[in-house]
Amino acid sequence: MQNDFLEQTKKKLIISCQALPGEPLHSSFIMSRMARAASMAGAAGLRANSVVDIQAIQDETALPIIGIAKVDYDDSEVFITPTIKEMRAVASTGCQVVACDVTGRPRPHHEELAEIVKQMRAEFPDTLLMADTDRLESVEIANELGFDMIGTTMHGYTPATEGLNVADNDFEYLKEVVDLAKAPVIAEGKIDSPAKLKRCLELGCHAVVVGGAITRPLQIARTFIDVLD
Ligand SMILES: CC(=O)N[C@H](C=O)[C@@H](O)[C@H](O)[C@H](O)COP(=O)(O)O
Repeated sequence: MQNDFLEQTKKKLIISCQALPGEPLHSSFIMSRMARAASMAGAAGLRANSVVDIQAIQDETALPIIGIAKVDYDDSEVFITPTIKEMRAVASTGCQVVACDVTGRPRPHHEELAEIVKQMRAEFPDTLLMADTDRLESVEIANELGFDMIGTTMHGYTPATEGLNVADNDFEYLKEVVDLAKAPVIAEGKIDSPAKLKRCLELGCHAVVVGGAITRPLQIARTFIDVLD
């Protein structure tokens, strides 16, 4: 497999099409139609959760995909593609990129991230690996382990970064990530306007992932409802 994900997504928009159990649009069929809309609009890539959603989307569009599998385990707070089992399952779909949590927190069953990366490189040499990081220490881990792309996905979603938003102070944190990262940076998480997308690219990001602001109608509707008395 020739993997030209980075060429295809350079300075472009990647749209995340995700709906978890409990969300109103939780359905692989609906996610595939979201992906169709994203493709028609001109997105360069997609991000999707779970093997079934990825497969449904692959049937619908030819866009390259960042695949993840969100799974909760009792013995760990890590939930984005947390173990080698999910990493293998996602990569087996043939998606171009597999993303996983890189926050320095203990993984389920005491699995070590370094071992997971080593195993993935051996079994899926053509699959790119994206680090979903939360802070600069995590970016350093991603650098050391040789991830192919570094995302800001978990910034604001871990105890260490609670309450933070990647857009704070004109993307002050993102600028530091771009300086520190040894791999292309993907801005992801709460990028909720076209102006923010443009700013992230101006600041040196390789690409931007936008999710909820495009594909989560419940979240979008609430922004309208919230301004009412
Ligand atoms: C923290 C976490 O679980 N983030 C997830 C990662 O895949 C998704 O729920 C987000 O929708 C995605 O990162 C895109 O971000 P936003 O929807 O804010 O544009």
